[in-house]
Amino acid sequence: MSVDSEREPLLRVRDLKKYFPIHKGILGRHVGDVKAVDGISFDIYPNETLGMVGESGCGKTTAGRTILRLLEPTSGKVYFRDDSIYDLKTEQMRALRRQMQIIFQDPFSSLNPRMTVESIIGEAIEFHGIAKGEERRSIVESLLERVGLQPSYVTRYPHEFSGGQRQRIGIARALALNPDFIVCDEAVSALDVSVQAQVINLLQDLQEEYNLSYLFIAHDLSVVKHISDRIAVMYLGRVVELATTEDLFENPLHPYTQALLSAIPTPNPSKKKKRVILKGDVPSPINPPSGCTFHTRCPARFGPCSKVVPRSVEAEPGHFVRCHLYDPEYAPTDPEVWARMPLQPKGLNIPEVTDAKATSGEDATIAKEAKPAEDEGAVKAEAKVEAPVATEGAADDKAGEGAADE
Ligand SMILES: Nc1ncnc2c1ncn2[C@@H]1O[C@H](COP(=O)(O)OP(=O)(O)OP(=O)(O)O)[C@@H](O)[C@H]1O
Repeated sequence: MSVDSEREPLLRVRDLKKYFPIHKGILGRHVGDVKAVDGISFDIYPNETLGMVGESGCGKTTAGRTILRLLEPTSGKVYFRDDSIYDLKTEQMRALRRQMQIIFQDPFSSLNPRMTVESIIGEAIEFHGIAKGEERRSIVESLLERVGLQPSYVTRYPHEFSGGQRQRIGIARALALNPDFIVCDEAVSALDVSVQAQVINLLQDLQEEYNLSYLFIAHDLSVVKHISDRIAVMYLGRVVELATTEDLFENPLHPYTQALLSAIPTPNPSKKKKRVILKGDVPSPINPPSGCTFHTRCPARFGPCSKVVPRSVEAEPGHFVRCHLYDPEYAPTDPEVWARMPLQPKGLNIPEVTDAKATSGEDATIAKEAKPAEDEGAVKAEAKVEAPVATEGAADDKAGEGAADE
């Protein structure tokens, strides 16, 4: 479905942070933090799927779990309809849990091997006082049927099923309480490609039938493409780009998104595309790089990138990016900086790029030690800035405060 911005979001995430403290020594001295989620903001609308992608360790799982309050946040807010979920008391939160569910990545470890399918799916039904005994069994049977499994499987154990079937059981479990919102945390990543497609189709059918909203987490852009209405790209605990799926694939703006997209193999080898190889690993979230945390791997980095935390800029309607290239205050006038981009953004008022290499089909390598350019003249990009600038030292990235990435 498409996003209708006239409608009220189902879920609003505002400047959410989750740090894991690091303690050392016998006294357990607090010596630092793993900044797993470092100020993310977005909305999810009813019946919408928001895809969340990024390399391993960028904070996707932590974000998903903190949004469900399976983890307590370090700071920030999540509103589910009108409820500020971190302000709810235990009983209120318990009631809300029925509406917010999760499907885990690993269909092997997420199902208790000693429980029957009936107990696995029916546990929450009984816990929440919906039904027990015969009535519970018949609800479980119809859920099994709905996810494409035989009702007679109720008496079986997880080891009797294939990976895809187990994931269907996980989906039935998530559906048992008739939720409005489900976090699908790498829900298809462990499955074979053909089974992945079946499970994605099932999730789409269920979405239409039950008017569900999904936060669909995956490290693979090609997987989220097929199910997402919009996609949030994460890097080191922050959302660096957020756009409709179409816009993100048609006109990726952030150099990181461009690199991720270039890594997707094309079915047609004659349509050779420029492949960008990101050098080095994602830096540690314990001591992330200053300014834009991507600057250590960015081919287009220039003056402010290592010093100033980028703010969220609406470069095109509904297309948000955290990159100084698109911020009217910093956008460089020197075409040489733009020429170092893996892809040239379309439709924006940027200086003409004459460097043929920038648009050639050759492989490009993003050097870890890419040299920053000196040009900091501001180009008149018609970008709408969403939040105030946060400067170096403001590691908490105030940019997200009070303003969503969208
Ligand atoms: N309980 C924890 N204590 C300390 N650090 C943690 C904890 N959970 C996650 N982390 C760290 O937080 C960072 C983000 O992890 P997270 O699992 O959220 O990332 P991810 O993008 O989901 O990666 P993956 O796809 O590998 O699961 C990582 O550096 C991870 O080591």
